[in-house]
Amino acid sequence: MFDIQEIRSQFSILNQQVNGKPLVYLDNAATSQKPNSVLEVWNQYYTEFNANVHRGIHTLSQLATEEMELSRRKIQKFINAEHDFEVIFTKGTTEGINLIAYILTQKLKKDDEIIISYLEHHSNIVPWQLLCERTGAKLRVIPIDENGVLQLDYLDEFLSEKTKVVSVNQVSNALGIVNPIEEIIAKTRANSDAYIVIDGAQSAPHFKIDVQALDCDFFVFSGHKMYAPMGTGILYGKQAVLEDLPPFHGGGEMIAVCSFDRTTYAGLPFKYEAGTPNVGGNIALGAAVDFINKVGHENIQNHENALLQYAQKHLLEIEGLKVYGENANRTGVVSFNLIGMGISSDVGMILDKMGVAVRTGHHCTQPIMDFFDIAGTVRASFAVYNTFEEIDLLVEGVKKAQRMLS
Ligand SMILES: Cc1ncc(COP(=O)(O)O)c(CNc2co[nH]c2=O)c1O
Repeated sequence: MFDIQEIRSQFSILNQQVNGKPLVYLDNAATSQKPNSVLEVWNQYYTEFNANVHRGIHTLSQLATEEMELSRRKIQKFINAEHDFEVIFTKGTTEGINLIAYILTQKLKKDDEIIISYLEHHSNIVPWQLLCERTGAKLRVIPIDENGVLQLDYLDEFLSEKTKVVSVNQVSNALGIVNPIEEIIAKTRANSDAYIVIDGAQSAPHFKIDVQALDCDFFVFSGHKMYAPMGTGILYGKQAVLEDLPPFHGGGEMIAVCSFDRTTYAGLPFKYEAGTPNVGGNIALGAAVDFINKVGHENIQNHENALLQYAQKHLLEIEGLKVYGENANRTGVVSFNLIGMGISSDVGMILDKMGVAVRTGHHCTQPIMDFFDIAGTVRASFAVYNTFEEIDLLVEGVKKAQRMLS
């Protein structure tokens, strides 16, 4: 049973007014709000068993270690990883992708190729550009069509023995487009020995993830977009792949034996978890997984897809409004502009005065904006706690913005 009011009651932050109006929070692709259960776990850690982990002999340290490793096992099951040690705690998707690009340096050489797509977030573009600078490898970009859909014929053309990395997102943060990653992975496996990286920042909050079924080498996502605190994220890596690659950061936790003559490294996951981790955040990420599992992926997807369809239907009734990727398979996001009426931030500021929080601008996807020859879009993005009444307020606000900007 999906009870939207019961769900909303778990998010105290939603019960406030902004500029004298009820808050309508529609910027979930940037970060989601956190349920009381997640905040309570966070608070409990810091008030009852705050301690550093893994090497302490005292009770609080052992309790903190047990709770963080329990969270790791919850996340293992959440993404259906074969082993909990394939789950690496990071501070988010950006760190995860940079970690992968860094540890692959020694695997690439001049004229090798890295394939990404036009739909990528800057966090899945720049780390690969830096890797190309370090190694002399070349970047190849899968283009999109006028509806924002990847043109996979180019992937067929690009794939070769030179292809060493294929890194794409499962869902575009700017447009909400769901990419056919199963097809991309199958083509890549059949035509290259490339490492396959999936950016799941915008899919993990919405979809059931199964990394074994996907057969990707890496899967990265951010906790703060799926009801967990800021500064949390996960990098999944296949055991055989991670054990073959060098560490990322050096320091405490990640060594087996350290001497001035030679240092050996800890096994997984600790080889990739140098330094003191975000213990409270990592434990709270496990509580966020519990929240998602309790609501249920099917309920989440059904509700968010209904919101998306409702929003698109009523936004498109506004004359002069364009939705980007209108006819594509999308989730969680509607990205639009009032054509010929100011810039996206003008609309965003008017909506804010009405209590409606959306994201405007390029969304760290400037290549997509360049493709559509626009500076940015107005992006409304949904979470499980949003309502149809909130969509009505969004549409009313866009109509008001249109009147004001005419
Ligand atoms: C697809 C995608 N990849 C990577 C990132 C980076 O994640 P981070 O390391 O947690 O910042 C984001 C963040 N996307 C957005 C952040 O703010 N608005 C957004 O659309 C994203 O949407």
